[in-house]
Amino acid sequence: MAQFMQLTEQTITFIRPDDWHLHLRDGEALSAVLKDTARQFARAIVMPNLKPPVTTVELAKTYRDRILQVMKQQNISGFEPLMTLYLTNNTSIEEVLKVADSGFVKAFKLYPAGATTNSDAGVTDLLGNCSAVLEMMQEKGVPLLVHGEVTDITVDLFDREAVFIDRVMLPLRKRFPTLKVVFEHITTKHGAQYVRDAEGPIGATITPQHLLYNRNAIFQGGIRPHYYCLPVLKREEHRLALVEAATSGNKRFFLGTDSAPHAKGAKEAACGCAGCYSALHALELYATAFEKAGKLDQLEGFASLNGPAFYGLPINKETVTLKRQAFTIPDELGYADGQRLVPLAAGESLAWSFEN
Ligand SMILES: NC(=O)N[C@@H](CC(=O)O)C(=O)O
Ligand SMILES: [Zn+2]
Ligand SMILES: [Zn+2]
Repeated sequence: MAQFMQLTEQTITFIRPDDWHLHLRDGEALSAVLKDTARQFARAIVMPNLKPPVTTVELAKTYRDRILQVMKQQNISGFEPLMTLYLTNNTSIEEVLKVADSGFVKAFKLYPAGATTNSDAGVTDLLGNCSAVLEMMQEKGVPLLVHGEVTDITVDLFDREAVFIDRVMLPLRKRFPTLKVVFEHITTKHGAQYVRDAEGPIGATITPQHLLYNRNAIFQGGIRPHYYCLPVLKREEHRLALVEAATSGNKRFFLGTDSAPHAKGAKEAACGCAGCYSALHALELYATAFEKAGKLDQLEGFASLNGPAFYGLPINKETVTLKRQAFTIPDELGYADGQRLVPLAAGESLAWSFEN
């Protein structure tokens, strides 16, 4: 499976990875976080849940230009943002054709209305409102990226992914069997099993927090908002199923950090925002999870090969190296408007350090 990977006691060298699920935000926040992702990853699928959301190729182009502008200002090179459009009840077939022609917009993102951060403009009834658009996406080979949780408030928060499979994923994929679908940030054994066993073109991203932690992490000695993201961390049996999936060598599973920065004050609040910031140390976190599972040899496939294969893109040419050297995660980082940003697992020490 590995194409290049070189593993020694002290180093891991492998093809430069890509992040297939990332929130870069905009404005000063974008300026604060972009360098972290660009340091480790060659490309990233940039999520469109800005305010207002990125719903057209034209808006994606101007957002991409702002990202490229920050790269220029900060002397960042060797990073390519891959854009996505936010699917709404009003997305037109023409927009799908524009995406297919654009070259730089790679997918549509489905946010069930109200499911997560900035998802108010999301879809209320996928097959009822978007069938013609989905038909054209299937025909043109444009992938649908899915935040897979139902928003029905009568469904327990911890069950919303499993229920989404039955209520949305199965009917969607039955109706559009050759539509490329990515089940984003899976968090349960149900999600992992579904993606492993389903027919047709499907993949899934897995975040570092869902590989490293179970839901106890949110309540360890008190409430810990920096471990709160959506879909929320689940029981240990689910974490184990995700580790098994990510390290199995199955090409359907690939790296997507879902790094989702929110200012410290917006997380440490009476109604705190969902999202973990992992762009700073994503590879160190993933290496820790893979090493704990005794599967470091599977890291390259998950991080660097399976995603490009799914998206039909070339694998990267350069390599990256992690060194066995303790890395203490900073307590805080700078963020927008003089605010602070608390990274995932702040203050903890990891065994691996990113080199270049
Ligand atoms: N994952 C999160 O908890 N938050 C993401 C949105 C998302 O990916 O659902 C965000 O944009 O903050
Ligand atoms: Zn999401
Ligand atoms: Zn996300």
